[in-house]
Amino acid sequence: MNPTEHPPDTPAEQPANTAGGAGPAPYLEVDGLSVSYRAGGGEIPAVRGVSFGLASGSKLGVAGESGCGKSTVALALLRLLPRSARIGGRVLLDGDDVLDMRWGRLRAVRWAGASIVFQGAMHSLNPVQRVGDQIAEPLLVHGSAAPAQARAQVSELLEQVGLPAWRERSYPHELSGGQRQRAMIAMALACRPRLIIADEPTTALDVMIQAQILRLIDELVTGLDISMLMISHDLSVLAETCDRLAVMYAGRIVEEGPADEVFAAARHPYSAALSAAFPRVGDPASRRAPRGLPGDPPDPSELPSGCSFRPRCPEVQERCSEVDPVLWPAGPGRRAACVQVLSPEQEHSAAVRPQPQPEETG
Ligand SMILES: Nc1ncnc2c1ncn2[C@@H]1O[C@H](COP(=O)(O)OP(=O)(O)OP(=O)(O)O)[C@@H](O)[C@H]1O
Repeated sequence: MNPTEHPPDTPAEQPANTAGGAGPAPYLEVDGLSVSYRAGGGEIPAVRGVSFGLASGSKLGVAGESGCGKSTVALALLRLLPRSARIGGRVLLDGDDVLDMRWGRLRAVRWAGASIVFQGAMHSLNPVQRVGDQIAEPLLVHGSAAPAQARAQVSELLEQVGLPAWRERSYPHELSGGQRQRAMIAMALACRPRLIIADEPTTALDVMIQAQILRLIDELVTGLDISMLMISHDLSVLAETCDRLAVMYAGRIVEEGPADEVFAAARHPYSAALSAAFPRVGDPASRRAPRGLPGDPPDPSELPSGCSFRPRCPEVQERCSEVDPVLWPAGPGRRAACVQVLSPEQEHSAAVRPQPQPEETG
């Protein structure tokens, strides 16, 4: 992978520091991240110039519908993308560019610098290996523990995630979905990473178990002072768990800011629609029934001219087909990529670029 390669149709994005203002350098800093997949003789621009920062110990939620590029961002952070992916931009982990790292350094960073909890633990765990051996693996690979020590640490990790120590001898199929996800969390914690990336960690679970797993993740990352990037299509879950939110649409961040504010008073019509689609359960202030958003996200290889959300936007204006807004200040610590947050002067400034591929899709 060549870190200097940008997909040809990827414009530079305004830096969006989601770390939350001045202070120490963020532990994770993503700058102009672009990923395209080679498929069917063409290129699918899955992520288009995404930038954000994550301060040590803080929690950022990344929301958006299926296909908006969330998982691609997560995989790019640890260079876990398939070979068909072309990646550009920078992913700084504690100041070191992951996209530029040599193999040895990259192996050291995975699990120990940052680890990922994927959706659907059944697919992430090896079905023919005992759970304890799988949790011990990162400890042994990183040489941070001798086999006897690793055993003791596995018992401790299992206890931390609420599983009895004897479960180390179980195979994944002997555990329930929630227990498997707990085992995945134990594995992700094994090398005491400074960052956990949780990609839809509760998607495959029923609602009661979802709540337990989310509480567990929240307690662990808070207690151990680990930074977290949590990905979900459910804005209300992220608003409850995270300090800040970034909302993605068609491969870009379209809004970011403090979690409560974005959820309660979105500045981008897409974030508002997501928030309406996922009201907070049990919140008396949120008595509204869920409201779906008509239509589907665009095919990434056939984006409409101007703003990508325009064809579904309930607040669309004429100029939305002409301008393609980047993230722009939308209140203290907030940004949104919508012409509505711009003054007419700003609209003609560098804040707004013409869409590089202006073909109409119908
Ligand atoms: N290996 C691949 N080859 C080609 N296209 C891909 C590949 N992986 C993802 N894509 C495409 O890239 C875009 C972004 O996909 P991605 O999985 O990152 O989205 P997502 O928001 O995580 O969706 P979901 O919530 O369904 O996982 C989609 O259009 C998807 O079809």
